[in-house]
Amino acid sequence: EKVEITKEQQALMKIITDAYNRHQIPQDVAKKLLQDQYSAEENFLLLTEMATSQVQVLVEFTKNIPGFLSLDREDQIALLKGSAVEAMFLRSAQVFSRKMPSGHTEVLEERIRKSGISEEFITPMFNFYKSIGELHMVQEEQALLTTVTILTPDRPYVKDQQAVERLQETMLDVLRKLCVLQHPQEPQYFARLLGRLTELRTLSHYHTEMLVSWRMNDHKFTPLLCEIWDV
Ligand SMILES: CC(C)c1onc(-c2c(Cl)cccc2Cl)c1COc1ccc2c(ccn2Cc2cccc(C(=O)O)c2)c1
Repeated sequence: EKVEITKEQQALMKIITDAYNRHQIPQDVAKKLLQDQYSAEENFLLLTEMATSQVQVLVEFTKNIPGFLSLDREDQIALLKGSAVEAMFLRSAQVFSRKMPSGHTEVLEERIRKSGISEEFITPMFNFYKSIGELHMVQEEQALLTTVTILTPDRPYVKDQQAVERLQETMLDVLRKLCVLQHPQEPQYFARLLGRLTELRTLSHYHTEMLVSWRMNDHKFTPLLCEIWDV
């Protein structure tokens, strides 16, 4: 049957996409990528600064998701803590696949590869970046996919899962229609997008191990990262 995005869904998509595009890492942080040294120590510090800035960007973005601030306050925190790593993997994947000014991408890749992350995590991480790049998502799809990830009902400590599920379903419906309209030749495109969310969960488990090994090598994180990642 003919797929049609309603007026309300159009408005919802605009709010989320504008919020997604409005919040970016401050240029001075992104610019630092090109300066400074390349030691594992220096790379770790730079990436820590970027992760901290990215969490602040994420919190601001989340506040713009219609309905999010009406959720139980503790559930809002549980959703943010539970989705931060996945949202940041998505964001960094999207930055790798298009946004960065040329030259930044290689530098960023270099710094991630040389920041004390073991090879067993680097490989799946860059495979993920490649698989996201191959999807050629439009910005509305990127913003909605991040929103769907944040609104995952079964995160630890979420009390009112139904309320989160209702919000997520609203977003999934818009994303499904958008995929059909944006990729008419690829009826499976929406399913492929959701398959990436499963890959994100695996990366999130790897990330927990990355944090443990950084801790064991006495790497310090910022207070905000300690709070959101319980390290
Ligand atoms: C604490 C730190 C060492 C860390 O722990 N895990 C990860 C970590 C890693 Cl190593 C990979 C993926 C996710 C996380 Cl949390 C990181 C580094 O985190 C980031 C965070 C953001 C990243 C990157 C890489 C790119 N971006 C996004 C980006 C860069 C430049 C501009 C913009 C923008 O929005 O304008 C966004 C790394």
